[in-house]
Amino acid sequence: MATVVSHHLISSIASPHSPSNSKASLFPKEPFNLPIKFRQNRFKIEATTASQTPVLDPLLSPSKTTPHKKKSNEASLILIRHGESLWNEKNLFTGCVDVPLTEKGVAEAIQAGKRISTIPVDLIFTSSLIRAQMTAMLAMTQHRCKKVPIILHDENEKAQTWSHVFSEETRKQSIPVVAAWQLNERMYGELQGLNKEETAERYGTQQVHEWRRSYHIPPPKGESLEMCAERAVAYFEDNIQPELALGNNVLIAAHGNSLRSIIMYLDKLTSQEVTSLELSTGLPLLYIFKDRKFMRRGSPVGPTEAGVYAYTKRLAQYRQKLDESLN
Ligand SMILES: O=C(O)[C@@H](CO)OP(=O)(O)O
Repeated sequence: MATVVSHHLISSIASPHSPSNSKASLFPKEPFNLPIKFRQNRFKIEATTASQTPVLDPLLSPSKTTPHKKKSNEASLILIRHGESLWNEKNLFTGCVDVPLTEKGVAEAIQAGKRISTIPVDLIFTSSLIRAQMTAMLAMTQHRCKKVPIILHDENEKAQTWSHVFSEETRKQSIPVVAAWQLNERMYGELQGLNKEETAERYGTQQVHEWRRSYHIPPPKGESLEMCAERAVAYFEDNIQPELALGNNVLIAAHGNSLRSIIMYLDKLTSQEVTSLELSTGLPLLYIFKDRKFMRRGSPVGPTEAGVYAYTKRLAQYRQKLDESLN
């Protein structure tokens, strides 16, 4: 019988522990030392949006990217649902409405950051919504690596050019943050902005539960979890998993339902099992990606927790390096 994963289970597992060539020179060089796959993806985006002629940015050319060799056969993946938002507080369906964090949400994000402060992060993915971005940024203020998370702006050529970083040293002290709409919360359709309790009174608890937690049933004019998974999991497979395969440690700050769909994929949950998966705001969850498999490691309790570092030698070594850098 398959395991039913709920937030409680997760917690209990966790708690013990070219443009044309003439334009090419205007084009920014990579703002960071991005991992190969991501560079290639950016290259693809540039090639199709700016012009039909490929951009041959020297830093993106194959000869520059291929020498990147695999750093490790394992990588950490941290998932964080954003902290409490102003509409979580008011118990309103939020979906794709772009609402910021409450004060409590800010505190939750900082607390999440403390819990992951000695787990390596090389690359951050967030949704395009402010609550997820705030969460990632606030969490990273607590990280002992002290690197600066910087949002990459790929939306147009000017945005890339104007956000270029000119110091190699500064780049090394930065962590690229990729904001992707595909990681956004499921679109809640005509429920967005409605009170959850009042909606249950009006349409019945069972109906509202199905809209909220079933896999196949969409809320009126909104996305079902299945529809949300189609874009979120596809994005994960195409853009995030290849980074993990290269040994890059990734943090994803996203949403209750976009993360439920990703967890469903990582933990191979059935459409029935995912109905009982609940994620708390500001809860970090750690996975280790090794030998092309995801191993759930629960939620790191804090930087002083011994257990989490026992999961892998690599995590223990990373923490030791941080400790040594303090001495
Ligand atoms: O309102 C929303 O966007 C989501 C997350 O807060 O609600 P639910 O709890 O139904 O997944």
